[in-house]
Amino acid sequence: MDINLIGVPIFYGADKRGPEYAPAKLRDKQVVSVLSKHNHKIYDLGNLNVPETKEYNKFYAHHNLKYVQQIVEVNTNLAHMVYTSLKAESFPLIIGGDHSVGLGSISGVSKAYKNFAVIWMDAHADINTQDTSGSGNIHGMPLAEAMGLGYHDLVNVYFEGQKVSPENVFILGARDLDDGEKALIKEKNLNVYSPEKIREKGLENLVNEIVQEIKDRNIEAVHLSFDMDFIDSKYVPGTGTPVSEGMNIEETKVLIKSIVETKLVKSMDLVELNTLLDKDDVTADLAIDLLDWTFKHMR
Ligand SMILES: NC(=[NH2+])NCCC[C@H](N)C(=O)O
Ligand SMILES: [Mn+2]
Repeated sequence: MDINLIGVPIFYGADKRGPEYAPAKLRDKQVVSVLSKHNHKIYDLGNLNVPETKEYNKFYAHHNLKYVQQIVEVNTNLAHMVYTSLKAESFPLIIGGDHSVGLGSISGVSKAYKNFAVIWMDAHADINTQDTSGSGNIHGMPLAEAMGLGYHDLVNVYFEGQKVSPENVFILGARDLDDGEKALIKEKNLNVYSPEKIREKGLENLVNEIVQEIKDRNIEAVHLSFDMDFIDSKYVPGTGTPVSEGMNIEETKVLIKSIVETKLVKSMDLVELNTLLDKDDVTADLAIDLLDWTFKHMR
């Protein structure tokens, strides 16, 4: 299959340096040839432009949304890259950057597909808004904005209004939720599966259950958004907000394999690799290994 590799070297959503170096790091580690092994044609489209700004300007537009203008600009361009890739039947593979890029990816997918689902693999739910976030970091918010909740400029990225309906969002691996997020999960009855719940159901079973729901709703495509912190913190030193009690690498691979084998995944993000925090490149190497695994099972 054709794959458009899109780097998004941004750290503004995390407000911590490091994720902006991930696209270059993964290219150094031969991501293109690794994916090519599996009979894919990789078009490396380079990195999106991330506008410079001074740190003292981070609250310029909103007192609890750091770098919101820059994040809106980058995500608008990303959305269009994703949309045009899908229209050309090339799989958009987005390499972050922090997880704020999830908003742009989903927005692009949303213009291409009327009826799609999002599988969000993450230690966090990333469904804060400017009113519930304790950090003001936009990487903790993209999924809320994609569901139409939060600050207008973010909600209306690329085109006006909601990008994905809450019932089509599946959050896997969540184990560090803020109070406002817990309230929203209840209110919208969101599909959230902690590692504990995933193990209890059985990994493949859980995916089958999700796939059944997706098929019942005639979903045409799945966007897979993978945050490195999905994996237990002991395996991923190179991520900005690590959380313990996560799934191990084998379990992660089982999940990814069964998700990908549905043939529904049409786009993917890999985010929150922080090269400055990494130890001996273990997290970067793991990111490569996971991409290798993912695209080996993608037909
Ligand atoms: N994509 C991420 N790593 N998100 C971490 C979010 C952490 C915290 N819930 C916050 O909103 O600030
Ligand atoms: Mn995340």
